[in-house]
Amino acid sequence: MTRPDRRRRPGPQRGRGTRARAPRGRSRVGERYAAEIGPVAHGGHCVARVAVEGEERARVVFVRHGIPGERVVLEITEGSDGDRFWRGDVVEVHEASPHRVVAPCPVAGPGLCGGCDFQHVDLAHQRTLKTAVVAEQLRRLAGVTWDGEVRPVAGDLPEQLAGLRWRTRVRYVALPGGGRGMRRHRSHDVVPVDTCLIAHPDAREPRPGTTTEHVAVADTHEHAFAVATDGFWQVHPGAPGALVATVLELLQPRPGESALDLYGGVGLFARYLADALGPDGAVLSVEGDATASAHAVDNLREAPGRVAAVRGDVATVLAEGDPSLPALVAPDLVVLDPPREGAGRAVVDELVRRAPRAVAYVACDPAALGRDVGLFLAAGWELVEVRGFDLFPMTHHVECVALLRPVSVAALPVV
Ligand SMILES: C[S@@+](CC[C@H](N)C(=O)[O-])C[C@H]1O[C@@H](n2cnc3c(N)ncnc32)[C@H](O)[C@@H]1O
Repeated sequence: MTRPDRRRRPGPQRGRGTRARAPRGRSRVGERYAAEIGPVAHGGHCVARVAVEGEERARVVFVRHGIPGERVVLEITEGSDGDRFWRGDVVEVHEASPHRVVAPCPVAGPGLCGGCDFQHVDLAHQRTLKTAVVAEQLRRLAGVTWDGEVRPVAGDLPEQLAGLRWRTRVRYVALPGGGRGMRRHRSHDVVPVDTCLIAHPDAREPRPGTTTEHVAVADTHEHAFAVATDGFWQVHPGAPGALVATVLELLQPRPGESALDLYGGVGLFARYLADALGPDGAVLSVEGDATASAHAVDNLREAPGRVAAVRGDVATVLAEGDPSLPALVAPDLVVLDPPREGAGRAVVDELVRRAPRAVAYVACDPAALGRDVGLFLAAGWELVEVRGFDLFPMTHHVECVALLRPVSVAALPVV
């Protein structure tokens, strides 16, 4: 991987936008502009620039339902004169991309269900777009060139080959007169949806704070994990197995080593690391959620070696550094699987100070990954590899696993 100059661009690349707010100046909502769709950006939209009467410079519009290279008419959905950028939807396609398809879902499209972003794009090209987003975030935020690609992940049903029926958990909104639906994009409004086409036929609706279910990881070991029905578990049926296999392949755990599983959930990675490190190994899972952490204790009970699960904020647990936990004080290996906001400086600093042999960073937000990779690189670490997985077809979401190593360690011969 190479590191060109860093540059910053304006825009909602973090994909955590707010809902519509009070306009600053004259509202442009509802205005229509002819435009060519520019590059894809993080968050399920592309960049377009439109000429606005009376303005010298073209306006940047983050536009949904288009594909780079298309000539379209877009309609502004959010934006006023004082805004840095506007948002819009493609409402007419004059020159279509060869990758445009008829959306399989009847409620996908401008003004309709906000659950999917790319139903109008063929699946292979969805992955091309996601690849571009990951590459852009790594370049912009970490200054590295990534030449990998986002790859499909096998599931458990043939429909998943078409990007459908993969979501094992789904949250519908009950409609006042009966029936159910999904939220419109960036809105509290609900669009009636009886059956979501990306939902697995056996998908469950999370019921807060109550029941435990048991989920198996479809790989050669077939461990089962207890998890709360409203707790975190990867939603694509192929995801846990693919991520565990990737993490183990990248970290190359050796018998007797120690490992930290940070943001460990119910102990998924810790369980397989324990198997790989064997009876002389040590694994510590750190998880903030009380229910998930209690499940991790149960799920790790049969694991070989010195295995423990603690509940706590990752940054705090690392800073306190309980000396009775060898995997916490001097880990050989680390799995870092934070929520969307990423790990952040305090956690990265603590890991840099410990200098483990390798860190596998599992990331559901490429922008947070890019920022945190930048922190590791600034501390003298090396980004060895990044792999991208299409665990969320039809949506803009993408999962990555990155391998990071301290350069001084990486430079030593492996014994
Ligand atoms: C992306 S999930 C990963 C879970 C697990 N590694 C897995 O694959 O099943 C992130 C987890 O981090 C936990 N979490 C979020 N913020 C945390 C924090 N500051 N400290 C500890 N855990 C946290 C969440 O409860 C969630 O279980």
